[in-house]
Amino acid sequence: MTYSVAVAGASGYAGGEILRLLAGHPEFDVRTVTGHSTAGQPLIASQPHLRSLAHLTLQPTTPEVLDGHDIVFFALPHGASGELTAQLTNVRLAVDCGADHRLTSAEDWAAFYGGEHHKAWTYGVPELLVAGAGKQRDALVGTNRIAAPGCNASTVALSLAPGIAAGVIEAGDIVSVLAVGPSGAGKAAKTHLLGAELMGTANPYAVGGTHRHIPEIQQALRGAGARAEVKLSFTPVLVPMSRGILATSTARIVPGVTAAEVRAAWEDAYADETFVHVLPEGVFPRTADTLGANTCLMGIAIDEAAGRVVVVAALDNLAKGTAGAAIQSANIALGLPESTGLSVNGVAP
Ligand SMILES: NC(=O)C1=CN([C@@H]2O[C@H](COP(=O)(O)OP(=O)(O)OC[C@H]3O[C@@H](n4cnc5c(N)ncnc54)[C@H](OP(=O)(O)O)[C@@H]3O)[C@@H](O)[C@H]2O)C=CC1
Ligand SMILES: CC(=O)N[C@@H](CCC(=O)OP(=O)(O)O)C(=O)O
Repeated sequence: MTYSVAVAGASGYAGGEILRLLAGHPEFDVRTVTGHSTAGQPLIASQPHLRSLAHLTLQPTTPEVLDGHDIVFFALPHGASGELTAQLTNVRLAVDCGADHRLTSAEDWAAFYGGEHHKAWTYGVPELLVAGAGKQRDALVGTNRIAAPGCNASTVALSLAPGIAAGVIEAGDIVSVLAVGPSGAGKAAKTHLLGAELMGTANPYAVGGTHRHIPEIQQALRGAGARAEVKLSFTPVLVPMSRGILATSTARIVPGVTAAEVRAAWEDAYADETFVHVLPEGVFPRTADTLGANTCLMGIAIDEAAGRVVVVAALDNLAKGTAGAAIQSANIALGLPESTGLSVNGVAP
């Protein structure tokens, strides 16, 4: 069966990556693309790398344009999709790459985003462990509304869920520091992201517990079975690479748990996964190895002296971090093979 697809926000980075991946998807046929300030222009003016879609023109992002497609992917700024998706009456599957439908807590939404809180949709991280319910992919089967994850949030949640679920690390003392590429901030780049200020330097931002992905990670780790309040110190650092996230997360190991038990928690959690891999002992990932791929690579070390596990995870924020997660989750929702249209291979060098 072929599904008709619309991509809203197709002129942006996330929308462009959805389109790039969908070009290799045999069951999803992109019929409509929309923009905001670029509506009326050829898609290729915004996405010159997408030559196979040169025939498409950006339509305005309205319910009338989007309704009636089997699947709509939303890649709009926060706050734009909540209202719009509520007006759709005839869309079998909506996948939101923005944050509008990620958080179950209205208090968290008010504290970190503000504006109207919308109902949470099924979270689009299939490999995430869920206490008493296997993995998040089980919840995705048959759903018609998917909230794709924040890219930093899914990297950190995938990094820590195995230890939380197995009860081998403490939820109350987690520290995550991330090197992130500026494409995560979108095409509407802020002045501090411009080349002259980004090249040759590392820029910390949202320091001190203010980043919007903190409640999303806490929600995911509670779902994985955290036995205590999830306390997370989270610090992202912009570095001069266009794509990629390298997240280093550490957590205190529960007293009495052995190094072998800690490592086994991660290896068992992801042993059967196609897109999340635990690397051999002593090997740690590089962002470069995940570029363009729907792959999250993870290296685990036990810091015996500090009594902590160290998890280093890499993924491409636009691929596995957003567009790949959205498509993988859509495949599951529709009963297609999970990896349809997605590759584990990156682009190198
Ligand atoms: N970049 C990333 O790595 C990730 C992004 N996301 C999320 O995906 C969404 C899109 O992000 P990204 O692609 O990076 O952002 P971009 O700034 O690159 O693209 C934004 C898109 O939304 C359109 N747009 C802008 N304002 C409005 C509006 N008021 N109403 C409707 N459409 C509008 C833009 O259209 P036009 O260009 O025509 O003005 C453009 O198509 C965001 O919610 C983001 O948080 C999630 C995970 C990772
Ligand atoms: C470099 C940069 O700014 N990155 C973004 C990642 C955004 C993302 O993952 O998406 P959502 O905004 O949809 O949550 C950030 O840290 O907020």
